[in-house]
Amino acid sequence: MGRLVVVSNRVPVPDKKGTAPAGGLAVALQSALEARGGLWLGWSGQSCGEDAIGPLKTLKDGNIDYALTDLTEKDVEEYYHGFANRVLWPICHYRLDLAEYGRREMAGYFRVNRFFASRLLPLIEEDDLIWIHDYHLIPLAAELRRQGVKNRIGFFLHIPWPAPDVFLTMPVHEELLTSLTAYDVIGFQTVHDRENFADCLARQGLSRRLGESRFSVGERTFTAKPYPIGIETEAFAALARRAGETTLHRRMLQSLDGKSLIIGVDRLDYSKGLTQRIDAFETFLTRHPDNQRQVTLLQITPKSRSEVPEYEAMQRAVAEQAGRVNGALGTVDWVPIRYVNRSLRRPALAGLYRMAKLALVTPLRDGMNLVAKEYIAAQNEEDPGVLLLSRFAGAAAELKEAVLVNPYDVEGTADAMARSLAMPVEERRERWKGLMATLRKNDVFVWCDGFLTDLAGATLPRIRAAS
Ligand SMILES: O=P(O)(O)OC[C@H]1O[C@H](O[C@H]2O[C@H](CO)[C@@H](O)[C@H](O)[C@H]2O)[C@H](O)[C@@H](O)[C@@H]1O
Ligand SMILES: O=c1ccn([C@@H]2O[C@H](COP(=O)(O)OP(=O)(O)O)[C@@H](O)[C@H]2O)c(=O)[nH]1
Repeated sequence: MGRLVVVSNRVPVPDKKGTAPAGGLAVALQSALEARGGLWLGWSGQSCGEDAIGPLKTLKDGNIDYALTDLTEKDVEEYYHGFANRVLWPICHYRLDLAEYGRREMAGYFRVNRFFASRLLPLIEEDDLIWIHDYHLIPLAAELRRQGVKNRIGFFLHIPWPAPDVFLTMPVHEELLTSLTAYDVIGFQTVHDRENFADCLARQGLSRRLGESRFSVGERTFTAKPYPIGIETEAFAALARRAGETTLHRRMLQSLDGKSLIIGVDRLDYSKGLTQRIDAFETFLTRHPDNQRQVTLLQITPKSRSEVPEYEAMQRAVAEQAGRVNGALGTVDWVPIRYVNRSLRRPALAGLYRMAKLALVTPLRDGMNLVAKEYIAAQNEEDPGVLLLSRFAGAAAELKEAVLVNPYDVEGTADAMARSLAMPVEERRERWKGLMATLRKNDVFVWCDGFLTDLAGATLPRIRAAS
């Protein structure tokens, strides 16, 4: 196999090590790329004036060569905050009500994709396998093809692909669908996402389906297939086992003072169902009052995309809601919800997951949700906690032994919390064993190998991180 070239908007910039990664894409890709090695091109996270874009910043960290580009303030506004996060994100998460179409933002999105192509072009070598990630960069392969690139190019969508009636509301849907057919392999998180995509192609008469995963447009054929993303299961489990020795762990245990810990970890995003979750937690405490003063919900919620108005409004709404519940139900020596807006590093998270009797992963829609997988990997097999998981997270397609809930059903979710906390240890062990077997079978390396094998059109040597 030739060199692997990965392109994504978000890159965990190595000279900012020590800061927690900014979401699941960065976490998963870093694990996969560290093991295999390659070049990673993406946005530096910096913006500048129109004339100030300099050359790519290149740096090497372990096995990975990074090439980072700044974007102009206008680019960030139109492409990232605008079209990617105010059109594609809400549409793909079934929030038509939040989509804000604007021609300026759409033009900015296609312009920045052309710009990414121009930055990538001089770096491409003949045998490179090019792997492009996520909704920010859908038209990138079509741009590269226009400029003569013949390499194999793959695309992985980390977020859901919605049903045709939702996707086709987007003014540029035809252009986006057509540009996807320039890829050799298109990866989705679940079968459901792939089928929604296939239904969109069929509805528009854009391609012929040749088989379960094969499609053709004119002379070209491409693969569209589910590749559910995973975590570094064994490494994360080891991280959690070691966490018991840290000061944070001791301080946390002390502050719990015998109460059971319930945990939620989510970027502050409307797709994560935070307001419904807090409602459900309040309902749980009022419908099952014997749990009052016996449990504490630790909700870790780093701020995300704060420049986008819908996210800014949410920051206030969730903080007020948590404050209201604490005011209504808290006592002088018990705070029901500890609401934290800072981002924690993964060793700290691993320890908190292991301490928690229950994890609330209740998004209204989510591509996968790696937190659900990390929580399971972090458990003590003798006394594992329970994962309460939304049926609308991609992870629910794999994690069948979780307690599955409908996050829109506040009372149902509240009752599931009570059932989960009262679950006998035998049942918890049984469920955990099944979940952990899935995570071991389908870790991040299997995800990466599976996709790249299809992209290369040949079996690749299996890659594992050194343990
Ligand atoms: O880069 P940001 O705008 O700060 O957002 C963070 C990432 O959020 C999304 O993550 C998704 O990828 C995860 C891994 O596949 C998946 O588990 C999760 O369900 C998705 O929401 C987004 O797709 C990434 O591009 C962002 O970097
Ligand atoms: O304070 C935090 C919160 C989250 N994460 C990590 O961010 C990722 C979130 O990924 P997920 O797929 O759950 O959701 P996303 O944010 O990508 O939508 C997980 O690996 C978390 O461990 C982290 O490192 N620190």
